[in-house]
Amino acid sequence: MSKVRIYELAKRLNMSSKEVIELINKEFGIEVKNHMSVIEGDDANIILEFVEEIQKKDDDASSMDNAKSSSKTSDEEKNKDEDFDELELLDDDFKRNEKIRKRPKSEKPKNRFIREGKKSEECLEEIKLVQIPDTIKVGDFAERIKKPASEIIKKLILSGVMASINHEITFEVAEKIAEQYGILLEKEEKKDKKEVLINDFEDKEEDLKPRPPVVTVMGHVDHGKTSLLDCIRHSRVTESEAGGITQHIGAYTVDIDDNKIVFLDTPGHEAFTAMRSRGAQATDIAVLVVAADDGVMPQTIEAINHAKAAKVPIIVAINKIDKNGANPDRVKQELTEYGLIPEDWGGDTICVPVSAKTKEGIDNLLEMILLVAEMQELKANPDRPAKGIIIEAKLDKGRGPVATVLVQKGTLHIGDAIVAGTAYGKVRAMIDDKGRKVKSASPSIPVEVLGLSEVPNAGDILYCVEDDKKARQIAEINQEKQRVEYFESTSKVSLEDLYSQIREGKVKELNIIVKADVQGSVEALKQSLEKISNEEIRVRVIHGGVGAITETDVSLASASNAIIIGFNVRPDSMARQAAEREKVDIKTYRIIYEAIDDVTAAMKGMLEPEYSEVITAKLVVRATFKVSSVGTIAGCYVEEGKINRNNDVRVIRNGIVIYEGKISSLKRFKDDVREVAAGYECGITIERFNDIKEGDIIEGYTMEKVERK
Ligand SMILES: Nc1nc2c(ncn2[C@@H]2O[C@H](COP(=O)(O)OP(=O)(O)OP(=O)(O)O)[C@@H](O)[C@H]2O)c(=O)[nH]1
Repeated sequence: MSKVRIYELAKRLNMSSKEVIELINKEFGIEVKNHMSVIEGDDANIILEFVEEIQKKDDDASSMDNAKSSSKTSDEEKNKDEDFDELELLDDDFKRNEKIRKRPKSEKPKNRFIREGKKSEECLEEIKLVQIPDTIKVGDFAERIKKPASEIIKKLILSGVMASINHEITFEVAEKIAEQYGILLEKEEKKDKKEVLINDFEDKEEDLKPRPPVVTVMGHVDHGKTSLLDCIRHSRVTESEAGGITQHIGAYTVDIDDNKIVFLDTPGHEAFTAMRSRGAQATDIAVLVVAADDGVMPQTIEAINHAKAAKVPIIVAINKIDKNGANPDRVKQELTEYGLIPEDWGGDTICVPVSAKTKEGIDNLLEMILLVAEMQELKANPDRPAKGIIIEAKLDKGRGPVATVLVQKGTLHIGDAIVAGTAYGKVRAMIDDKGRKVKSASPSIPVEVLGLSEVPNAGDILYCVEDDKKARQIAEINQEKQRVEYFESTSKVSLEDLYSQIREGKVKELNIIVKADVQGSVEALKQSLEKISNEEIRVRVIHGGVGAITETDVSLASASNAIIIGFNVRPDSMARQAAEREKVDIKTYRIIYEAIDDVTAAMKGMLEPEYSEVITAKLVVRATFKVSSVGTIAGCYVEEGKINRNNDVRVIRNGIVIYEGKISSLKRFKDDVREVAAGYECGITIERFNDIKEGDIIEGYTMEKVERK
């Protein structure tokens, strides 16, 4: 074991014992009594290494004395060997550093408080806590722990790390040095690299200025959305601009006296779902178009639920009031069933009777939009780097990637370095909704932007950053993130892992979309499901409707982190693909209480069924043949997958399941076959089922065991 006496050190350093005692107290925090005191173990090792380092430096400093010192060194070496024969000295720096590096953790020199045997409570008072990042420059580290950099460098050298003031050291290395000062280090919370590059700061209240409202028009098919938008657009465009109005950029601005309103021209639900699933919100106000002669219809309800889920105020435009059968009061009455109580009936929903045909009520509708906008106090800071949202984007043959951007904060200028998702570049040109080239775009103003490296996605956030290099770096980070998200499952809720998500505090509300074959079942499911809320989790049916599960249902589920429960209905292929892509959990049932039981069990982490259905094939019935001995044969075309003789099958008509059972025969021409792949025709008969019709869909499936999380 290493051992050294104070007077021996004094001799080597050519110092007095008193000076040595002071030095080792200051440098290493070791207190010794007098020149006869002995230092042992790791402490001795460290001090000897320190002494050697000082001697080496002294040697280097005086090149004149080189010859002399080398002869002296050999003499001293001899003396040293005699003086320190008990010490395990190593021959050269390399070996010494190796030894330090390899020293097991348990042997590391303890900090001075522990070494001196102070009680832990006393230590706590003296120990300082300093935060540093994963890696830090020596100079910055010295500054943070308020010690001279030269001292840190010396200590680093002693612990085998050759570093200058600008070298980066790891947290672990810094921790060892800090320990010697009785300082505890803590890792600084990591800031997302992207956040650092983007610098999306909160604006000060005094920098905010009013901005125009952004409106989305939604409603049931044929209720007049397009007519209403066209009517507003044409009636508000001046003659000089008339040539430009054919320009379609996905959004446009209308001027009302000194005010502007921006209308999004994308399909209403997309404006909500696609964008909201990316955490972005483009719309401030939803205008719900309801035809006065038709009333509230399934897509009207869907639109209400979308707007409600996005917490966007709704203005109802009761359209087609010029028509004979128009009955605005009936519309109002129906709206109350969905929580929209008209103002004139004591509620707070503004309802405006309009006609897109005669233009009656249009000015009133625009005024109401401005009124609601005013109440919302829509504001943004125009004097900061721009942040916007991609409304739509396409690849134009002549112009390359073209993106319609709705600026949300700041002002976008020609020449700005920008990034949106994985696309980046410089704003080469900007064109407004009237087809005019513009140099800048302020908050709420939609513009077409040219100059991006690729076509971004609708809903991607566009940031203006310092320079092209940063824009590219962020795009690369986004690309990596996209890749990781693709491979890792997202945190979307599913019945299977609901319990663990509740436990981890990730889910406080279970959002459900209910689709069923008849309205009665939708209501029954809705009520029963909402009743099973408990203290930990609230069950909320955010949308219910009749008919097959569609892609729109999946996008709403994805945007609202909901699961979809289908009762006697199935997802169509587009919905299934979307659900797979967006990782939305769809569960289908044929018995109501099974759905309730499953959700109840999932909430308690006791989900019973350990089998999950895997769809193997989708067949379309192209013709039917009645054969008295076997019943009805369905002549089918396999559209997707592969149908196997042993698969279970279900017959679907207009999105509704009408029968589930087994295949009794599967033939190609006259031969019995085991399976038929996509792209081929086949003949199928189903056990105990003859009511098959042309146009029906036959779905093949198997039940596979799933691992519970
Ligand atoms: N009489 C009358 N007809 C209208 C009015 N508004 C729209 N229509 C007619 O209703 C039909 C449907 O109008 P659209 O504007 O295409 O309806 P939409 O909601 O955009 O329909 P989709 O785009 O298919 O969802 C058209 O024939 C219009 O001419 C109105 O105020 N009065």
